[in-house]
Amino acid sequence: MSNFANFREIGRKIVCVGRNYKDHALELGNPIPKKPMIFLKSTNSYVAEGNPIVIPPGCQNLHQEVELGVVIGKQAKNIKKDDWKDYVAGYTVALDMTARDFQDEAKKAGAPWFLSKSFDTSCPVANFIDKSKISDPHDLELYCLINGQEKQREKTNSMIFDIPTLISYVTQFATLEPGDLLLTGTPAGVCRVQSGDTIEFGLTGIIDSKFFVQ
Ligand SMILES: CC(=O)CC(=O)C(=O)O
Ligand SMILES: [Mg+2]
Repeated sequence: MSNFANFREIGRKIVCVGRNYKDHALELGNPIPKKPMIFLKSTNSYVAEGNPIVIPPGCQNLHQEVELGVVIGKQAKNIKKDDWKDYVAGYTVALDMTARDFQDEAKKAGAPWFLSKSFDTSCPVANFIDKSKISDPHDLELYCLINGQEKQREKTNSMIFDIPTLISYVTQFATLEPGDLLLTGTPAGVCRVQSGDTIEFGLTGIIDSKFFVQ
């Protein structure tokens, strides 16, 4: 398995889970899902620390969504829940940046979320953390501050669908490849970010990351 020292190896494809924290589903007036809700961000959405987040043209309501990322280490197809750990190389933390106004418009029209979720720089990703450094990924704390003000803080054990369920579910439909990033959904506290804002986020006591909105 690669150690993914080079960030470009991560995020080969970015598979995202939506509405995986009850309080976040409720804060946006969305139903609690009965099965995982999956969408994709393209590779061009990936951005590493030191590079800005660029607001897509016409967007008036860009939101941050801090999420635990699972980095896949081995090709995975039809994986049984009990075997999930064999397919994980490690973890990271990322922002699923969302043009909420574009998404609201798409939801009303029954149209795809591509422009709201997959514009360039819509996936700021922190460094890779080898799985040996994290004994239980369901016992981590996500946090996110905007301009020093806390907006999101939640334990990963609040996920509706845990990581074994997500890997097992997704790989029934689509093969996961080494370097693919599985974003596991955001907790409550998403809000509008604007040009000039600083977004600090991470996993408490494990990793911190900082990005600027251009
Ligand atoms: C409503 C959303 O944008 C779903 C999503 O991405 C999430 O993390 O939840
Ligand atoms: Mg999200």
